[in-house]
Amino acid sequence: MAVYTQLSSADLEQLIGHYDVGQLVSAKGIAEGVSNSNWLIETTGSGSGGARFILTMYERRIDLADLPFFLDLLDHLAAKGCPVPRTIHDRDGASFRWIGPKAVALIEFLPGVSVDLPSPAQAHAVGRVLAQMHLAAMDFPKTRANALGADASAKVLAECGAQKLALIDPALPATIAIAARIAADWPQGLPQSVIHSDLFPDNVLMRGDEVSALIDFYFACNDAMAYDLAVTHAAWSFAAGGRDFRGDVGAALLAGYQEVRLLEAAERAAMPILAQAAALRFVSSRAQDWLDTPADALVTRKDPMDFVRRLDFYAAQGPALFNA
Ligand SMILES: Nc1ncnc2c1ncn2[C@@H]1O[C@H](COP(=O)(O)OP(=O)(O)OP(=O)(O)O)[C@@H](O)[C@H]1O
Ligand SMILES: N[C@@H](CCO)C(=O)O
Repeated sequence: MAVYTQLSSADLEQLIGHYDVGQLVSAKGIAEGVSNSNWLIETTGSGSGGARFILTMYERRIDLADLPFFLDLLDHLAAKGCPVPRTIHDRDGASFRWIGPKAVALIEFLPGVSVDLPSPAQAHAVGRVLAQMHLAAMDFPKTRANALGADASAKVLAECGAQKLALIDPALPATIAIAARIAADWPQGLPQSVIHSDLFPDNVLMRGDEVSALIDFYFACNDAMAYDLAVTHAAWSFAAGGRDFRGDVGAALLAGYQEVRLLEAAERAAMPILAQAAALRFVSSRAQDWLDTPADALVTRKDPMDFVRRLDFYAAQGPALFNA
């Protein structure tokens, strides 16, 4: 389910007419994704090169005031050689347009598929590209605060409350105090850049062992680079709902990252707490979504317990886990 708004062929033809991409040939709704409506657009091609594009209509979650940050970031990173899709600008130079009250952007299509169970070689490649992205984003002029940092996770869990959390799983209420402690102990002064913040395997397109695209930058913000590495570690290094830690995948991710950007001593020392904070970020957003989404809704709810298991795993580890 990822086409929330129906667009007629006349709507689409009119929209595509504003871009230097040739004539509209076809538009197919894309099933993956839950936040936005996405279409694969084919055109006859022209000045902008390529004839396949992703059309995204921003439906919810995103504050539209942040769109220039997200879309300019793609252009900034692509210009520096990072594998991210460029934004196609219309003939007036705008990176997004409006169809009625909804904002839409036309984005370069990049080939590749997301992997379900990444291999160490694939995790290594993702680590390298993540570090490349952090370095390339350092001089990106726009800024955006992290709305889902450790403080926010603690607040969300506290607001859900022990009683409601226990309805999801009896182990969840304990995360309220853990999140508060981690927010209070948050390491200050770690080196920052723009971070992706949500680099799960479904947000990476791969061709074999090579990364062809990082996508879905709609949580990108300024924060500690090591925190982004911790998020990616939590997202990539586990199988079976967080039950199985895949040490070879985690180690390959850290090694790939550090081939491009070596972690500073303070970052390495902070990794255990950053990894717990990363796990809590997804415990809190998943718990909140779980409570807000009726059990019979069309959208499948993501289980917060997948990340409570990761949280417990990281809490039981010392810094040695992150010495790639
Ligand atoms: N630039 C691109 N090139 C090729 N395919 C893409 C591109 N951007 C998105 N896709 C495809 O569209 C699908 C949906 O995109 P995406 O994950 O960004 O959806 P979303 O609803 O915005 O995000 P989410 O559900 O993760 O919050 C992806 O799984 C991918 O298959
Ligand atoms: N990647 C997130 C969803 C977006 O925040 C999750 O798996 O919970």
